[in-house]
Amino acid sequence: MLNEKLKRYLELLMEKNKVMNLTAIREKDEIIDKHFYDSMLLNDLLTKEDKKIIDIGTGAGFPGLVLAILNPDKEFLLVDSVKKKIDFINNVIEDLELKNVKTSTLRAEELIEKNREKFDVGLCRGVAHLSIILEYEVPFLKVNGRFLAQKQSADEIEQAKNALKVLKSEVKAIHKFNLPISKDERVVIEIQKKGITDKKYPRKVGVPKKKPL
Ligand SMILES: C[S@@+](CC[C@H](N)C(=O)[O-])C[C@H]1O[C@@H](n2cnc3c(N)ncnc32)[C@H](O)[C@@H]1O
Repeated sequence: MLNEKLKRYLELLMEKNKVMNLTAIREKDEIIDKHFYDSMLLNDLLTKEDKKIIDIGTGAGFPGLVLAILNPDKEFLLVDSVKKKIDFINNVIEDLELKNVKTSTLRAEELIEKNREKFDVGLCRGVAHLSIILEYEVPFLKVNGRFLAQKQSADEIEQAKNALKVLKSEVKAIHKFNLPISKDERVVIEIQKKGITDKKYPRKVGVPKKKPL
């Protein structure tokens, strides 16, 4: 079930999607299942101690904006290099009068400069292979902070072993879910940062994607 604020966000998303490609999914129940419920799966994995959360490549706000609406006591930074998407998110923030959300149009590799080791939790859905997004996310996390990576399966872990090692991080748990409507399988890979990240990561804009660790 969506609360009133989430329903309003859905309405604004469907309205904007008529004039701008925010999501390829157009049918209302499918948007609820694959965007809203999929984001809400993460809510049980957040703890009282998690105060600062970053979502890199948030697009139209998934999962970060959904979780920000559900957790007004936590601070969220929603990041996407496409300005039009962040403009939409800023409109939702204003419409819903959200006080706990900030946004940025910088790429993760640029934003890191003033935000190193500052966040308790990192989020990233649908952006790239695990080995790439680890390099985007881990430098932002405090030591012992967690990256909750949403994936369709845990298969990418094998190829991300070197990235995990270089970024001093470990897979702590693999959480399996089924979406409530479609029953599609989803996996959240819970990764914990174990030591301070070498300042050379993330590498310059575009390098993590071109040459994954
Ligand atoms: C396929 S969309 C996924 C959006 C959303 N997380 C979702 O699951 O619906 C990926 C987004 O990541 C953004 N992105 C990719 N690499 C990025 C980077 N290095 N820094 C910031 N944003 C990035 C893109 O602009 C794009 O909007």
